[in-house]
Amino acid sequence: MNKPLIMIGSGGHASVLMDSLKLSGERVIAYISPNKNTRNQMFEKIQHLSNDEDINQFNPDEVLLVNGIGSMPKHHNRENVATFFTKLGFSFTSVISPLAIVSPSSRLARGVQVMHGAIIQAGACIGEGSIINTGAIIEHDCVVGSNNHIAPRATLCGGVQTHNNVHVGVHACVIQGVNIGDNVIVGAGATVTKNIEDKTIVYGHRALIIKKE
Ligand SMILES: CC(=O)SCCNC(=O)CCNC(=O)[C@H](O)C(C)(C)COP(=O)(O)OP(=O)(O)OC[C@H]1O[C@@H](n2cnc3c(N)ncnc32)[C@H](O)[C@@H]1OP(=O)(O)O
Repeated sequence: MNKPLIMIGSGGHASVLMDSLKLSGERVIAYISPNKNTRNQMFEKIQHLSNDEDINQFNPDEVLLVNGIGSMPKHHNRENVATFFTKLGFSFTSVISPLAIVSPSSRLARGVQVMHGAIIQAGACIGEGSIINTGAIIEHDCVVGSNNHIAPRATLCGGVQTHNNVHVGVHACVIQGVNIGDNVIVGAGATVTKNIEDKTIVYGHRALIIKKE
């Protein structure tokens, strides 16, 4: 039997993960969050712990954690949470929605989260702690680094490589073979056609008239 799970966080991202875990038949026994979640009934049925240190009442060998902190550009709470609990000896599990399509020849590292409707195609690799959010498409042979957030409906075409801590915004599109450096932010709706160097923010969507009959 799978180990019981403890959710870290209780906001929107945690709620979406709870839906996936329920569909997969996983057992969440507690959540850690400064505030009680009173909006989502799934949180009402499990133990609420207010402080991060409350995790110490559990044995790291007997439970797994779920990182329910969402990822937004320029914010590092999600990575900080992962570092804090990992230092205490706890491990984060992956959450793969049963409503996602994940190729058997893709490789997903520890702690990856794949939300409803996402598609990960053949030969793609997803790095530790990355989120492939609702309806995102990771085409064949992409290599996604660690702690990436590929936001809802974003598309990485075939063979795209992203390095670490990359945010690809909602509905952005990266054409095939492009290489995206560390700590890059691709804004919502952007179309990326060229490689992007580390620590760069890009956005904008250009469709030029090339020919007119
Ligand atoms: C489940 C979920 O909800 S997951 C959440 C998914 N959300 C996302 O992916 C959001 C991604 N974030 C963005 O696109 C943001 O706008 C960022 C990170 C690119 C903002 O970058 P910044 O450089 O800080 O831009 P800033 O907010 O200062 O805006 C500067 C200007 O650019 C415009 N701008 C910002 N983002 C974009 C964009 N994606 N496309 C076009 N224009 C934009 C702003 O409107 C503003 O215009 P103005 O000067 O005419 O007022």
